[in-house]
This record gives sequence, C-alpha cells and structure tokens, in this order.
Amino acid sequence: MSVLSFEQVTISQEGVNTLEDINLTINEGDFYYLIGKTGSGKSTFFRSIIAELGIQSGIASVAGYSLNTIKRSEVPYLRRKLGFVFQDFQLLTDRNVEKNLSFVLEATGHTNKEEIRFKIEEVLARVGMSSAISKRIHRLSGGEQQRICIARAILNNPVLLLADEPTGHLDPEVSLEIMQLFKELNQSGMAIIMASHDYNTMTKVPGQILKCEGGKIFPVSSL
Ligand SMILES: Nc1ncnc2c1ncn2[C@@H]1O[C@H](COP(=O)(O)OP(=O)(O)OP(=O)(O)O)[C@@H](O)[C@H]1O
Repeated sequence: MSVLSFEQVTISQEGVNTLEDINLTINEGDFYYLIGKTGSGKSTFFRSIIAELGIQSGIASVAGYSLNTIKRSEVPYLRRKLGFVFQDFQLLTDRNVEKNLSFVLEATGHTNKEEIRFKIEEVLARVGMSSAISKRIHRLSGGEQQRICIARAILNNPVLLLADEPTGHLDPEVSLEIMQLFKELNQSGMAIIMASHDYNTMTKVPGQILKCEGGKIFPVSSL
C-alpha cells in the first residue's frame, strides 16, 4: 500500500520553486535514504510531507490525506500517522523517560492512564530501553537518548517515519546500533525516509537511495 504519492509536485518558498516535478511513490515497508548537499531541499521535502509547506502544483497524498485539499484542522491527524526523529534529540532533559513519552500521548488526545503506561512500556521494549522508564534524560548517553526519540516517534504507530540525520551526533558504533533499530522497525512494515550524510553507515545498512539535487528528487542505484 502506498503511504506517500507525489505526482509532478512543485514546492515553492517565497515565490521561488525549491523542488520541481517530484514523482515518487513510497509503499509500506520501503526504506529510503535521502541524500543531497546542504540546501538541496531535503528539509523542504520533509516540511511538505507534514503539510507545513503547501504544494504549488501537482498531486500529492500522504498517509491517506491529500496534500492538495487537506484542511488546517486535519493536519494534526495527518501528523499522528507520521513519526519524526531529528539529529538534535529535542527531549525534555530535566524530565524522566516516562514523562517525555506521556507528554506526547497526552498532547495527542490520550487520557486513559493505564493505556498510556501500556503504550509507553510497549515502545520502550521495541527500542530496547524498558529499564530506563524512570531515568532522567540527562543521565542517558547520546545513543540511549536517540532510542528514546525513536520510542517517542513510534508511540502512535506511524505508517511513515521521517528521520533527519538521526545519527549525526553519534559515534560510528552507536550509529550502527541505531540504524539496526530503524531496520527492525522497517521490517515490521513501517516505511522510513532518512535524510543522511552518513555514507559509512549506509553501506552497512543498505536501503534504496533518493538523491535531492538541482530542485529534483530522484532514485539512484549507488552513493
Ligand atoms: N523559508 C524559506 N524561504 C525561502 N527559501 C527557503 C526557505 N527555507 C529554505 N529555503 C531555501 O530552499 C532551499 C532548500 O533548503 P533546505 O533547507 O530544504 O535544504 P536541505 O537539503 O534540507 O539542507 P540541509 O542539509 O542543510 O538541512 C535552499 O536554497 C534554501 O535557501
């Protein structure tokens, strides 16, 4: 099943076309690296997927929502079907792991305490961090913090996970562990698009590659 479909899509910012004529279909279970130089448009692409930037022309849908006709009031529902992982962990460092995760669930409309606890335990098990539930974020290593970010991203069981340089601040060994975790999530059916400059890791955890260059996004067969 397709989780993202872009047909002849153009995205502009302040009257200038940043990305043009994007044709791309991403299906459940796909794993894509998104490569490209600084300023080539990777963030622009992500921002269009989450409906932060509108589509100038073409036809686009993500997770069952048309980006051409989506209403502002529907955007939070679209985003609940997506997960985000960034280079900067963006965790509440003075709170514990459970609070960081319950915060997201409460913000997305969950009120049942037992259900919240159950979901948190479930995602922590998936990222191998069950024993950290009561630990404060600042006591965790960089790799552990990134695992918590991934747990946070999958709380609502997204169909598509967007990761922007998720290993950018991690050493090679820890990066590889994090990549293995992404691979496991992907094997469970979650589609993933990961912007990355980490070619070393990419050779060890292979995926399909999209290149962002000259205002276009297109598949390439090698780095
Ligand atoms: N708010 C904006 N208004 C106008 N142009 C913008 C805006 N934000 C970004 N751009 C331009 O869009 C182009 C793509 O930028 P974008 O941030 O998407 O690149 P990127 O590939 O994500 O870069 P990086 O790897 O540094 O994150 C750049 O030329 C940038 O100057």
